[in-house]
Parts: sequence; structure tokens; C-alpha cells
Amino acid sequence: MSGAPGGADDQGGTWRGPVDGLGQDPRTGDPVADLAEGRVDAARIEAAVREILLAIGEDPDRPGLVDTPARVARAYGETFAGLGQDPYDVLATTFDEDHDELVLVKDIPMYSTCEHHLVPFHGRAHVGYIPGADGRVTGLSKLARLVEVYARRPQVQERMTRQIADALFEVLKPQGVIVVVEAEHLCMAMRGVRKPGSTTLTSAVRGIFRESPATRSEAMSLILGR
Ligand SMILES: Nc1nc2c(ncn2[C@@H]2O[C@H](COP(=O)(O)OP(=O)(O)OP(=O)(O)O)[C@@H](O)[C@H]2O)c(=O)[nH]1
Ligand SMILES: [Zn+2]
Repeated sequence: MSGAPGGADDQGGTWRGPVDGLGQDPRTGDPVADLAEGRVDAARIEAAVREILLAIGEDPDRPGLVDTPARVARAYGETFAGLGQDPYDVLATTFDEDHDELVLVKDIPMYSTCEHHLVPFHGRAHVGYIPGADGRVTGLSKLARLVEVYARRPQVQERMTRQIADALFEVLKPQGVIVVVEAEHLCMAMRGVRKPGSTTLTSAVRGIFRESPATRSEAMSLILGR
């Protein structure tokens, strides 16, 4: 999707119709209307979860598990809701505030899903920008909504961080954007290397934050200074 926020590696970065391989049944090629509208195919998830339960040696028909496939399908609908959302819609509301200095929303709680293991990574996102010469700003809640759009997908933390920055930079046309994400990956905590408590920090800077080390470090100290 060239020209989409996030560039060529921006998988699922902008919703402009069905995402390749998601808006259609991968086996038959038939359109899957639910997915094209950004909802999950509940019947497929339920069948798959039942298979997983069987594969781990569980009894999917025992009372405690009998409703689990349907619960997981509902939960996935929420967890992956960002796949059907367009960052352009989220940022559509802008207003002229004649403000040309930093706007920063810190400590936005964030829950996403590691695309390697399909387990959560979670933490906080910090999103800041300096409006363009026209002084246009967006609603503060829209910055948090933008985080949601990209967090509620199978993700890699670095890509999510870039996608948030690129969408804001492209849509709002500000002087600069800075995004910092701090997260704990449960795939590193509850399994695998088993290092609970380690935090991964990623950043993406665009425009003046990339060009001016002083502007960047001032914003970084506001973000990381507790
Ligand atoms: N860079 C990056 N790596 C991630 C992220 N989420 C998970 N990973 C890593 O993805 C890697 C996948 O490595 P693999 O060797 O293919 O999978 P694995 O055998 O399950 O790896 P271990 O987690 O080391 O047991 C692991 O090192 C994870 O820590 C992320 O958001 N960014
Ligand atoms: Zn993982």
C-alpha cells in the first residue's frame, strides 16, 4: 500500500478496503464479509479453538470449556478490532487552535498482541506532536484512539510505534511527531526466556523531532521524566 502511513512495511497500516489475505477466505478466495467490515469470523475461531483444546489434551465439552470457543471468538473480535479501523477516520476531527508548540499525551495504557506468539504485550504509549504552521490540532482523545487502532492487531512493537507516528504525521501534517512505547511482552515473561519485569522501549520521531536533537531530547525528558 504505497503512500499509506507507515510506508511499504506497514502491514495493515491503513484501512482502504479488505486487507490482502484478510478480506477473503485464504483457501477458497471467497470474500469474507465479516472480515472486510473489520469483524472476526466467529465460526472459524470457534472451530479452531475447539481444535486447540483437543490438541492440548483437554475435553472441549466439559462444562467449564463448553462456552470457551464462543468466548474466545468474542474476545478476539475486541482484541483485533483495529484491523477494521481506519486511522484517517480517527483523526478526521481537527480544529484550529493556533497552537504551534508541543502537545503530548503521556501514559496511554496499551494492550496489543505479539504476532509471533499471539500473547499480549502491554504497557504505555506516549504520543506528542508540534502542530504545523496552520496551528491545527486534533482532539486529545484521538491520539489515544489512534494507539488503539494499531494496538488492536497482531503486532510487533516497533511497527506499531512507527505506524502511530506515520499516521499522525501524514494526516495532521504537523511540524513533528514523537511516539514512545514502553511495554512488557508476556511471551518473554510467562514462557520462552522467562524474564518477567523487563520492559521494551521503542520510539519513532518524524519531522522536527528527527531534525533537531534539542527538540527531541526536550520531548524525551518530558516523556520519560516521571
Ligand atoms: N523485535 C521484536 N521482537 C519481538 C516482539 N514480540 C516478540 N518478539 C520476539 O520474536 C522472537 C521470535 O523468535 P523465534 O525464535 O522465532 O520464536 P521462539 O522460539 O518462540 O523464541 P523465544 O521467545 O526466544 O522462545 C522472540 O525473540 C520474541 O522475543 C516485538 O514486538 N518486537
Ligand atoms: Zn511473542
